Order: sequence, then C-alpha cells, then structure tokens
Amino acid sequence: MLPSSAMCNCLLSVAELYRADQAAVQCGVSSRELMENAGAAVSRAIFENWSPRRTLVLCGPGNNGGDGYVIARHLAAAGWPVQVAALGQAGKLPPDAAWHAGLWEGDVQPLGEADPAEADIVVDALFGAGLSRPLEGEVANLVLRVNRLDRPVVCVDVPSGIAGDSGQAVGSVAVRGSLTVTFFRKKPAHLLFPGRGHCGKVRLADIGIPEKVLERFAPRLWENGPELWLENWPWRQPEDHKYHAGHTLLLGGEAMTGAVRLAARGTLRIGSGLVSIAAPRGAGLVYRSDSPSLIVRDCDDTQELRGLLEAGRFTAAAAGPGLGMTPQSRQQIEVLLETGWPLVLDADALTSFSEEPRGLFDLCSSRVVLTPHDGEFRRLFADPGGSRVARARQAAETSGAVVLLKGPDTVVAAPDGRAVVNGNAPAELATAGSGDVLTGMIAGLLAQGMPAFQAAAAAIWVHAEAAQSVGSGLISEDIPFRIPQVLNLLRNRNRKLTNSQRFEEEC
Ligand SMILES: NC(=O)C1=CN([C@@H]2O[C@H](COP(=O)(O)OP(=O)(O)OC[C@H]3O[C@@H](n4cnc5c(N)ncnc54)[C@H](O)[C@@H]3O)[C@@H](O)[C@H]2O)[C@@H](O)CC1
Ligand SMILES: [K+]
Repeated sequence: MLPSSAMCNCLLSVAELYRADQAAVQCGVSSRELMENAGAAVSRAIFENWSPRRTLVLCGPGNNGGDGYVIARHLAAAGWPVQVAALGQAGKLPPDAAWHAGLWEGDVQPLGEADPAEADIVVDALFGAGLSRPLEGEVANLVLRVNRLDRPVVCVDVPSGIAGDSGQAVGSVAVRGSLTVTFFRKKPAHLLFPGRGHCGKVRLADIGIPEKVLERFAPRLWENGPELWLENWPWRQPEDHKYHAGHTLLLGGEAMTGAVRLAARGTLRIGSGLVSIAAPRGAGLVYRSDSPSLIVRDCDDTQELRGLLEAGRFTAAAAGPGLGMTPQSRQQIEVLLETGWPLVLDADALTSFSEEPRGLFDLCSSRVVLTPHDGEFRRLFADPGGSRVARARQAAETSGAVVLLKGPDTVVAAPDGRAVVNGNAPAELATAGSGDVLTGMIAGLLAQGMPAFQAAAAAIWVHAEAAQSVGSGLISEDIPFRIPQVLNLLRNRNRKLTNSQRFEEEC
C-alpha cells in the first residue's frame, strides 16, 4: 500500500479531471468560478515571470479558450497591452467560456489575422483537455509561426496539440511552451515526453477544487517522489548489525567487469549490509581488486551458483550488467529466479530471453524487477503501443514482475496496475554505466526488505537526485558517491515528517 500523502502526487487522466471538475461543482464550487480561478492562476504565473509587455492571447473554441479570456482580462486590468485572437465564433462557445468572453472588453481578432511577431509573449489557450484531432489549417500555421519566433509562450493546462493522457503529439504540430500552468493535479503529458518537452516549466495551480473529490477516485498513477516510499525507507536503527541490512548477491561476467563493479557501488551506498559478487574465476582478480567492502565468490557454473545460494543467506540478487549472453548465463538467471527471492534483471539478463520471453515470465513474480531500456523492452515484450505508462503497465501484467521502463521519463509499473512516472532525471544521466548503478541500487533496497515497486521507484528517484547534484561532467562513478548526500537530506525530511505526524497524533 502507498501512504495517504501519496494523493498529493497522483496524476489524473483527462477523463478523471473532467470528473473532478464535476465533483467540485457538486460540492458547491461553480464551473464559472473554476474558470475564473484557472485564468487568474495563469495570470499570476505570468506576473511572477515577466514584466508588462505586448501579449497575444490565442483563444480556442472550448473552455481552454474561456481561460484565455479570463487571462486577457486580468493582464489588461494590470495595465498590460493585450491582443486577443480567437478560433471560431463567439456565439458557439460553451456557456462558461461565453460568460468570460462576454467580460472581455477589448477587441477580438479572427485567429487567421493574428500576428505573433507583434507580440512579446504568447498565451496558448487554444486547446486543453478537449483536443480531439490534429491541429490543421490556420491553427496549425499559426502554431508553426509561434514556435519559429522563439518568444516566451505560456500554455494553459497543456500545450495545444499534445494529448493530455499520453504526452504524444496528436498530429505533426504542437505548441512549444516556456511555461505551462495546469490545474488541481498534473496530467501524464506533463511528465511524459514528448509532451514534457513542449511544456517548458510546469506549474500546478489550486483552482478551488476541494481535495475531498479525490476520495471518489482510486488513483493508480503518480509522479514519483519521496511521499510514495519514504515511510518505508529501511533506515538503520541503533541496535542493527550488518545482517539486519540484507545481503545482496550480484552476478558478475567475465569480460565486462566494470558494469557489476558500478552496480556494487550503488548497492553498498544504498545501504545493503553486505554485498557479494559471484564471478567466473578468470575475472576474480579484477573484482577482488575493486572495493575492499565487497565479498567476491568464485562461480563458474550453475552448480557452483546453487552451492553459493544454499550457503549464502542472501536476501536479494541482481543479474544482467556485463553478464554476457551464453547458455550458461541464462541458466544461472533461471537458477536465481527459481529461488523466489527479490531480484533485479537488467541488460543481458533480459536480452538472453528475447527469443523466448515466456521462459522468463513463467518464472517471474511481483518480487522481481525488470529494468529494460526501450530497445530491450521491444525485444522482450510484444509492444502494445500507446503511452509509456500503458506499455509499462501491459508489460508488468504480462510478465507478473515490476517493470521499470528506462528513459528520461522512466516509468515503473507493478503487475497490479500501479505506476509512477519519474520526473527528476537530468540529461547527464545519459552516460555509460548509469543503468548499472541503478540496478545495484534497486537490488540493495530489495535486500533491505523494501517491496519491489517501492524499491524501484525509490532507487530511480535517488539515482536521479544524486546525478543532479553533480550536473555537467557527470560520470557513472559519481552517482554512488552522491547517494549519502541525498539520503541524509531524505533522513532529515523523514524526521520532520515523523515529528509532525507525532504532533498531529498527540493533538
Ligand atoms: N470546469 C471545467 O471543466 C474547467 C475547465 N477548464 C479548462 O477547460 C479545458 C477543457 O475544456 P474543453 O473540454 O472545452 O476542451 P478544449 O477547450 O480543449 O477544446 C474543446 C473544443 O475544441 C474542439 N477541438 C478539439 N480539437 C480540435 C482541433 N484539433 N481543431 C479544432 N477544434 C478542435 C472540440 O470540438 C471542442 O469544441 C481545460 O483544459 C481547462 O483549460 C478550466 O477552466 C478549469 C475548469
Ligand atoms: K493550451
């Protein structure tokens, strides 16, 4: 189960947002008022980011356009020079949008006559949740001109042309924004690429929808963050010894030894009490001359692996980075899977099964985490298409394992349908070995008893945060070094959380 604080992070689909709006109306907040609040929130974001300047507000034929008229009114009231250009006839606007259009006292140009070159900032209130087909004709031409001009563009709710649920462009044209202001809860498009790239900065605004409307939903999708897993973090307790903090086994290969050595650093730094590498004798010296904190065990075949597993008191394992793809290595993975332990499979461990994925899925359980990047994902799963969330969910259901689909917008999905999208990864993580470190981190959390879905979500967040603290010039070895810094910040945050919870309970 995820803690109740996780409600703050939930992502709502477009359909769920419409339902939230309706529920708010049933709670006594009028839809006109919601629109007023939405437009006012966007105006505040504009005031905070820019000084008065010539503004072109592009209004669409629906309620997104209605927000645009509210924004135009607020900017003009503050003395900004504002031009409104609208698509379609005012008489055909839906009722709330028509009401707010009626309060706009300035001119309204037909969209085809708008000249974005004469504006210093553009507000995109063309389409939001109701986008139902590709942008075409004069709208598409105008959006292309706006994108080419490279002016600041503020998008209302979602950049026009981007589907709120998938983050995909509905056609070939979509607004490229500098800032997107959205309402109540983010939608998947604010985190999933390419939508995320079109949003610019994303700002979430309270528009008066009562939090209690969320009681009507059972959210299954969240933006990843400590609220989802910090309560279950396996902090060391004063009386603990190393065996309380788990023993992780990493399967090492013969040739590409760097991968598991990187993974091992991640495993150690994330807190696994002991970390052992089982590796072929031929590479033993390389592994033994790495970190003195590691235990290295000789292991040339499945029989030796079985012997190790019986004697080792391991609490989790990981395999794949640098493993190679021989019949032997595949058998070793099967031996690991047969233990039923918490397990992470990455890289070669996944590709070993690409000819016959069923052989892998039949041995998986929800204690197993599969961490494919897009290529490995395509080799393993008959790609169902759709958004990255839909694809990861489908893969988790098919395999019965937790699936972490790597990318700039990594998605973690559990077989029961829960999913998170990660939003804090810096571009610098696109570097050799960063995935190996991640594999080791997930395994280290599994070894300490964290449930697989939370372990995968926590590891990807800490991994990205550690990388962010380095920034440009990052190499994968840096990530484990930065983990303590991130963990100490999390620990302080957890103490504050626990103290305030205790205070609330005492009151
Ligand atoms: N009570 C509410 O529902 C609230 C809605 N708000 C705003 O309302 C938006 C949703 O409003 P709507 O449902 O009216 O949806 P939109 O304003 O996104 O647009 C719907 C209209 O656009 C047309 N359309 C869709 N795609 C088109 C295309 N490619 N070319 C031409 N026309 C196209 C549709 O036929 C429909 O007439 C949200 O994104 C948000 O900005 C906010 O005001 C907050 C409150
Ligand atoms: K928009």
